[in-house]
Order: sequence, then structure tokens, then C-alpha cells
Amino acid sequence: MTTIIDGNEIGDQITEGVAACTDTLVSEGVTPGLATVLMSDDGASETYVSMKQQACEEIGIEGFHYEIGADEPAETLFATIDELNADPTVHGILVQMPVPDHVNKRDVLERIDPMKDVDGFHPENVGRLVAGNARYKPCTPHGIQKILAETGVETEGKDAVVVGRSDIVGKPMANLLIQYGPGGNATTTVCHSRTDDLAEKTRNADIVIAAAGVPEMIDGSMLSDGTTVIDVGINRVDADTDKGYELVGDVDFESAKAKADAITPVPGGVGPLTIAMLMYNTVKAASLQSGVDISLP
Ligand SMILES: Nc1nc(=O)c2c([nH]1)NC[C@@H]1CN(c3ccc(C(=O)N[C@@H](CCC(=O)O)C(=O)O)cc3)C=[N+]21
Repeated sequence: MTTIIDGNEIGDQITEGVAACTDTLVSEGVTPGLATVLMSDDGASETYVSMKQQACEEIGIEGFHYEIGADEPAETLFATIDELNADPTVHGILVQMPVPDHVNKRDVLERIDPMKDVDGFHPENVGRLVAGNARYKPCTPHGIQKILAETGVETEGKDAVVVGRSDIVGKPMANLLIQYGPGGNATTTVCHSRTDDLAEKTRNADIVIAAAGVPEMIDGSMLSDGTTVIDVGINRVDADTDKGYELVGDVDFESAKAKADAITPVPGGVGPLTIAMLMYNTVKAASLQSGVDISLP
């Protein structure tokens, strides 16, 4: 029997622990604050940002939201970031990616105070992660670690294949998998669009993490029996539904399910964890900035 991993349930469990931490902070006079900044007209980005704000509200985190027109100069965004860096009620800052082409992504990431960088994308936080001394683990890879732990998937000594080398998922995921300790100690291969024989790599894997952003590119024929399959893709493809699209992952679910020991669905897999871990990083940020101790889940 293949386990269909319930990301909503695991996310809820973590969120409960994060909410308890929030209560502790509030009782000490510190209300965790998260600012989201959206500089885009993209519908999906709007949806994701509003999901993040909704999660804040449910947990008791104070949400601040800023919208900047997609044709405004980069300086408008930088000025907003500077303001949020200086605001003591804001512990975490998230600038929704992608930003418009005329805005340099790296300049944005480096502008955010590393103590408030709850995405974990600032070079200082990336460096700490690689050094094995993470401050804020990037939300999606951190959430995947939680999924593997909750599902009882051992990583130590196993062959993990990460498909995709993005700064926000592939690279940090591979780094977490090779760290010492629980959730790490995996023999990790990072594949990407220039990989010669992808199927040969994925067939050799105990754990496949699909994060290439290509709809249904990993199918059952590329997997061996008993693999754990984690699908990070959230692709909107045209479909005859009310919304005019449906969500599909980077994995062809049905054929992969036939081979997998455990698999995450889309939606309801990795996505909810990404949000839960953002909340986690926000209360951690509030704790670090206030000096109030909490015990994170
Ligand atoms: N600075 C920054 N940080 C991010 O963390 C970030 C970002 N930019 N840009 C875009 C991506 C995307 N992302 C998602 C998070 C949750 C779901 C999620 O919960 N999805 C639901 C379905 C949602 C739906 O119905 O569309 C699910 O998978 O069950 C999706 C996407 C965070 N991102």
C-alpha cells in the first residue's frame, strides 16, 4: 500500500506548536509580526500572499501587508524594506518572489535585515545553512524535512535525488540532506535541466524530491519500487474547471503512486508545510529579537 502523505495534517500539527509559541511570546509582551511585500500582478502570487496572511491571523501573528505596483522603480521596494527593517514590531519580512525583471532579485534579498529574513534567502543565512549552523531554514526544504520525519522516512545512508537546483528549493534541500544529524546523512544527487540521463538517477533513488517546475516530468517509469516521492511542483495548467486551471505537480501522480512507498499529492502535500514553516521562522525571529525563549516544534 502506498502512503499518500497528508501535508495539511502535518502542517496543522506544526502550526499548533507554533501557535503555542506565539502565546508564550504574547504573554511576555511580544506579538510576533510578519510583513509581506507583493510587487507583482500575478494571480498565483496574490493567492499565496493572502494564504500567508491568513495563516498569521489564525495563529495570532500580526500580519502587515504592502503592495507595490509592478511598474514602480526598484527604489520604492528598497524604501519599503528599509522601513520594515527599522520597525521593531516587524520581526519577519517576506518579499514575494518573483519580483519584476527591472528589479534585481539579489539586491532585494541583500537589503533585508538577515535577522528578519524569514525566507532564509539572504547570503548570510544561506552561508549559515551551508555551514551547518542554520538560523532560518528555507521554508519549503525545512517543511520537506518535517514531512520525511513525520512519515518515518529514514534519510541516513539513503540515496536522495533532488531534481531542480533553484536557490529557494533545490540548493537548500540538497544542503539539508547532506548535513550531519536527523533528516540528513543522505547521499545526495542534484539533477537539473542539463542532466544527461535523469531517469537513471531517479531509478537509483530511495527518495526523489521533484522541484524543477515542469508539470508531471517525473513519472512511474522513472522510479523504482518503494521510493519516497516528494512533489514540490505547483503548476497551474489550463483545464475545464471553474477557475480555468488545475494544479499539477512535477510528478505524474498516478503512475508514480503505483511505484512509490509514500508520495505527496498536489495540492495538499508540500504547500501547506511551506506556510507552516514560514510561521515557524517568524516566531523564531520574534524570539531571537526579543530574547524570550520558546520551544519550537
Ligand atoms: N519570498 C517568497 N517566499 C515563498 O515562500 C514563496 C515565494 N516567495 N514565492 C512563491 C512561492 C510559492 N509558495 C507557495 C506556498 C504555499 C503553497 C500552498 O500552500 N499551496 C496549496 C494549494 C494552493 C492553491 O490552491 O493554489 C497546496 O499545495 O495545497 C503554494 C505556494 C511560496 N513561495
